[in-house]
Amino acid sequence: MNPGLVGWGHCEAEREGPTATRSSPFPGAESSSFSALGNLHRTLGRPTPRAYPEVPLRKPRGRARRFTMATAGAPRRFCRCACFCSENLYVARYGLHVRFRGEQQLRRDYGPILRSRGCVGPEDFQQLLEELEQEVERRQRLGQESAARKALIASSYHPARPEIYSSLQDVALAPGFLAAAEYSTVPGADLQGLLQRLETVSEEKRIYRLPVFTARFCQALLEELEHFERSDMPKGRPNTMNNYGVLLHELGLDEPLVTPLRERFLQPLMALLYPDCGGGWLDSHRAFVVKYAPGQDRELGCHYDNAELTINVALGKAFTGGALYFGGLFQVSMCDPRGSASGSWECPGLSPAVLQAPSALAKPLEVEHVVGQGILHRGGQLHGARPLVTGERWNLVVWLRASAVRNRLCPMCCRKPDLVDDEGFGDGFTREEPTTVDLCALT
Ligand SMILES: O=C(O)CCC(=O)C(=O)O
Ligand SMILES: [Fe+2]
Repeated sequence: MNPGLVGWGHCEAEREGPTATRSSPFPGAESSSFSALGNLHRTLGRPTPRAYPEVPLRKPRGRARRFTMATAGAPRRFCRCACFCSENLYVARYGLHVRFRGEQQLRRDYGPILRSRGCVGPEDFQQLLEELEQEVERRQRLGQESAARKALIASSYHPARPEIYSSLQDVALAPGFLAAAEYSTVPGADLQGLLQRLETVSEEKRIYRLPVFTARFCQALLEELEHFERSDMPKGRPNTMNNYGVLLHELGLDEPLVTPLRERFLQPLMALLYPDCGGGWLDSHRAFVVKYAPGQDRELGCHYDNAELTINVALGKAFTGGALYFGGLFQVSMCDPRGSASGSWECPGLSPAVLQAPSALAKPLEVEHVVGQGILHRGGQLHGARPLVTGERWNLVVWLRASAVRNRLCPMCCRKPDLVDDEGFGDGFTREEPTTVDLCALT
């Protein structure tokens, strides 16, 4: 099953950071309490009504760099789309992504293709039914299980690098990143000015690169992640194709690291780069580290992310291969009206017509990783990762979400989301009134 196409029923438990008073050895860093950020994303209470702008979405102006816009005020409740438990279920044996609503529907929609792939006898079909029912139950349990893991980690895990859990300090960030983010908050900042401060990887695809973390911070984060890997703590995996990564919210790294990164730095940048994709209205994220190593996961199939925007930062270690490749932009018109019956293709939402003429993937753009640097792209940009050749590759991936955009259309089922309350950031949907926005990827 493809990671980026499935609205995983992940969640994050509400909790105070276990490391609230840890002090930081990074020069200039202070020990800090989580209270300012850690309390902002509690899952209690009703959604905060928010006034959205008219078309097009624009970067909020005139704010100091440390603005916290979407998360200031009362906690908000986030949702996922119900499609997570019924769409894009991957049946590896038959190389098929299916929609599953029950036996009759399965026979009706997939009978012929299943038979052609070897699901012939009644016992084959029965086994498939049972597997699908189990997968649905697994997805339904994911939220609770993730919350339980997070709570256990918070109470019992002893970090190797506790400073990572202290509030993000500028000293962890590359000077070029600080400069680009700083520029983006200056009144009068514009796209042209920002483009002078980062690398345009592809103007047409709107893919950019910039340094994000210092080498020292990358190394500290890697050490911590490896320590966690070696620990006997329970581990939720980023998705069903990345079997060796780490979910940062389960580790307790959302509050001190990812949320400040999104709110203080990424949002101003994204607001200038992708105003039409909700870049100025990011209000949640899903952050994880993917790991590729010999004998473990080595590559990632083509997919689009369940996100409006994505940043992918190479953390190390030393490796060759593993380049990202980028095709065209996923469009709703590519969605398979039958609900993902798209064969062995790794992009389950795409219709067979697109698969046969995948101009979207003709001549993909190859992008090499540079440790410490991040690639910015639209979530809907089809992409994957080439096989690792040597070494180990760890990348931090943050799926950035804007509820103002996704509340209109779930990128996974290409329909108006059927909202289900979830924990933590859910899949970034909210029950707030939809607003009028220009959508870059989903119209
Ligand atoms: O392997 C990578 O760095 C890409 C990961 C990715 O695209 C994803 O997890 O959504
Ligand atoms: Fe991705």
